Amino acid sequence: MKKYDAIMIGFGKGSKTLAAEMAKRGKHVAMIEKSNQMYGGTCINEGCIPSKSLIIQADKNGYTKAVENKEILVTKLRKKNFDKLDQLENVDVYTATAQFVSDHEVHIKNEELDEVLYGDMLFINTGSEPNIPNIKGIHDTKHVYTSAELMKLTELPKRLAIIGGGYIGLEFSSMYARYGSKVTVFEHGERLVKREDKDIADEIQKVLESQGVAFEFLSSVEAFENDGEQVVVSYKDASGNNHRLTVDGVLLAAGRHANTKALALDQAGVKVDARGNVIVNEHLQTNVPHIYAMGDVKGGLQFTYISLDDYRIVKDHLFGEGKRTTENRGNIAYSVFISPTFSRVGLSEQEALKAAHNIKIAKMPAAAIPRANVISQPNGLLKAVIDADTEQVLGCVLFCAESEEMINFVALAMDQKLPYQAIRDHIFTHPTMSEALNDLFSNVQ
Ligand SMILES: Cc1cc2nc3c(=O)[nH]c(=O)nc-3n(C[C@H](O)[C@H](O)[C@H](O)COP(=O)(O)OP(=O)(O)OC[C@H]3O[C@@H](n4cnc5c(N)ncnc54)[C@H](O)[C@@H]3O)c2cc1C
Ligand SMILES: NC(=O)c1ccc[n+]([C@@H]2O[C@H](COP(=O)([O-])OP(=O)(O)OC[C@H]3O[C@@H](n4cnc5c(N)ncnc54)[C@H](O)[C@@H]3O)[C@@H](O)[C@H]2O)c1
Repeated sequence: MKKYDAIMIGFGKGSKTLAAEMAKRGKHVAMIEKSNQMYGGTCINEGCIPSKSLIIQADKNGYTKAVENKEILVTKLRKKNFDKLDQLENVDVYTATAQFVSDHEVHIKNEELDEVLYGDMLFINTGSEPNIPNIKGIHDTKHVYTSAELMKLTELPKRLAIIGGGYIGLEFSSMYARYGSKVTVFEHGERLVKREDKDIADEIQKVLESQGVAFEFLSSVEAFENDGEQVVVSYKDASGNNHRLTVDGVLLAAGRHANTKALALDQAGVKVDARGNVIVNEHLQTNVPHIYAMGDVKGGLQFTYISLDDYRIVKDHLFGEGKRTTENRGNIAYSVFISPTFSRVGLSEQEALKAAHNIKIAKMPAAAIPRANVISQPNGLLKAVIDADTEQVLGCVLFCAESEEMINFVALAMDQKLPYQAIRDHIFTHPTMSEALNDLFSNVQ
């Protein structure tokens, strides 16, 4: 039996970074990835990179050309990810499905390979997979896609139904509408992005509707069936009335759950919670201390940069002082890449009030930003929540072009506990979107 210091299960962001780090420290590492189309994990192959490539091209290229360019990019990055680990003397990359045999042994299997590896330490980084809602006909209707499948289509679906108005639902509705699809989003909830304040959600809805996206809130999709190559979506609207909508494709965007199915975690004694997420402590150890879990598989926020930060936590636990934990990693910002981008960090107004903070609010329309007009992207709204007692920023929402860059500056200011005046008076370059933060934080009331 081959013995390793560390076995990584799943080629995700956390494990690939940790594998390189451990190899550098002289450890022998096995990286096990089940698919030769997934080196680098979901982000590179099916998530962030392909979706953002298509989103960025939506205002430049036709759909078929954009898909072609996206495939070229993804193929290049996949190979780069593979080579980066494969070339390391101390790392063996296995393309095989991994399954625990015991808390130190992993069975790896593919068409040619069938063996058991031993690891002193093991790291679960198998990511998440899409939820498949319980809708009649969902398994045997053609042209019903996950996000990964939809992005592989070379022809634009002229009419697209999207099930779920979360991250993927929003990004794909904005993107496909801009390529020319007629998009209808079906959402269980009563409005978009229920974690956000209503003024922000309304503004997002208004902008997406202006791009041609239609929404069915409080709707219930009941069945899919084919009519030739078309899909007929049967649903109840908010008032309980029955409707049928004919489309060319359906995107399932109803959330994602931990991918543990093939792992046989029970053979290693690793515990999962009621939702199937691997249970970890603040250092990312499972209940079996030499088995760790990183990224989506442990539940919580599903972002590539969380998986990367999980690597930092594990590295610090193994080789540092163990001070960095899931409890102290600071304010975590996020961006939803609709057009313009929606970005947020910290508390919303509603959350701050609920937590009994004494608050002040600052708001401004994106149209007031010189650069937003220069780049012809005047849509959107900016909002900040300030603690009236400490003058620190409690939260900030930037729904404007380039907010995916700006939000990181605000997150850093929050982590550093700067008073809002530090942002108000900071000298920004001109003409940039960031300089709008001077104006936003001058509007504190
Ligand atoms: C459409 C879409 C867009 C997204 N956009 C963004 C974005 O813009 N920004 C952002 O931060 N996040 C985004 N995300 C989320 C992000 O992709 C994930 O949070 C991130 O990739 C999770 O990484 P991970 O390290 O947990 O594992 P993953 O990258 O998911 O890697 C897990 C790997 O494990 C392999 N595997 C699974 N089971 C086994 C097994 N038994 N044996 C061997 N291998 C196995 C899988 O094949 C996979 O390659 C997006 C997700 C999607 C779907
Ligand atoms: N920009 C980014 O960082 C980015 C982009 C895309 C995806 N992601 C990650 O991928 C994950 C998955 O995204 P997602 O959009 O699938 O999940 P999500 O959890 O963000 O949203 C799912 C939505 O589907 C709705 N829903 C569930 N079942 C439904 C049904 N049967 N009918 C109608 N609506 C239904 C829910 O109410 C919810 O609004 C996210 O948690 C996110 O972390 C991140």
